[in-house]
Amino acid sequence: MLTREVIVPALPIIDLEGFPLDAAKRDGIAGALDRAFREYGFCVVTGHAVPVDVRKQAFAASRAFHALPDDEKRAIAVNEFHRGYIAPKTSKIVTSSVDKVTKPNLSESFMMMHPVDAGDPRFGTPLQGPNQWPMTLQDFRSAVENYYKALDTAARHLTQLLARALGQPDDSFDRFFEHPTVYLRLLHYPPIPQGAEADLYGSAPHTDYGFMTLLAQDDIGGLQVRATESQGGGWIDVPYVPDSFVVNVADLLSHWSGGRWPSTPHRVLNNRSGKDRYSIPFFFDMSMETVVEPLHAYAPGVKPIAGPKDKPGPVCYGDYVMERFNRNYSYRGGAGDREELAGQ
Ligand SMILES: O=C(O)CCC(=O)C(=O)O
Ligand SMILES: [Fe+2]
Repeated sequence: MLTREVIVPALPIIDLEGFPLDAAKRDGIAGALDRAFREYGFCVVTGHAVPVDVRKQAFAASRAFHALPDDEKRAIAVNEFHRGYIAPKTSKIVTSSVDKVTKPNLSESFMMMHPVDAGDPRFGTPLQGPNQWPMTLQDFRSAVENYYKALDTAARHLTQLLARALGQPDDSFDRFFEHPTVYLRLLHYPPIPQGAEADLYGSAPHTDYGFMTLLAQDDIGGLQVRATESQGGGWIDVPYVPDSFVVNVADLLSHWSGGRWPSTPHRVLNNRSGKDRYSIPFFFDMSMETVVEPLHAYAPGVKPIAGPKDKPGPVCYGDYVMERFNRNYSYRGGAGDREELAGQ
């Protein structure tokens, strides 16, 4: 009998080895990241040095939060600084460069961001304000803050490897992350009902906006990454690898790389498990005033993801992200009476 071999592309799994200092080891890891990002814009990382307990406690905090009565969650509804509870049907990715999106995402989340004190000169400017915390949950805030700190450390180490992977000195991005814009989102996806329309997503196809995302997911599955034509098209399932993070390139890192690394569309479809899915993306973005100019020229035929009239050129992160938030989130009023959402 004739069998046809089908090669299913799979995301590379890269061991970060606890971020070694040795130059040859760093070159090896940076090379692996470069290959993965050129091919997929995504990879799975282990050896990131985030303690397993810190991660477990963050997932426990997320489950406890989402199990609260609705009115307790709504009491800390997302504020103008993008912090708090984002209820189901309040977000839809209308700015998606990927697909026509007609339905809100089937998800709810708690959003925490980088802390900004009242005495901080940035206080009150876009995205710079107080976090909101649920009143009744013991240990919730400490679990989330510990997770934030551990991920911030991992993200800074990883950023240095990314600079190296782009042929720059390890510390060349550091100055853009003195006051990073960070979104820590505790996401809950209820199962998509059997027989639901095909365009009802946990998270509709989208790209992330800023620099990079480190995502922890549970073992339910459902995250998919869009394959290129040369990979056979369609969607690649992201595997569940215990204690790993899924890392992806967002729009403005793609722009920084001159399109060498794509900002790859991805989506979440929780329609097979019949169970609730929990994930925690940590979006690690540059400070608001950062202006991103491609480090390398775009290759002929590669379309810039960002820039004036889609021409490669400088893009200010704060302008880029606020334009998207104002259009995607109904609480910001930008989308009229539609219920809106976004990727971060
Ligand atoms: O929950 C996931 O697995 C992915 C979430 C995501 O892509 C996002 O929030 O931008
Ligand atoms: Fe995303």
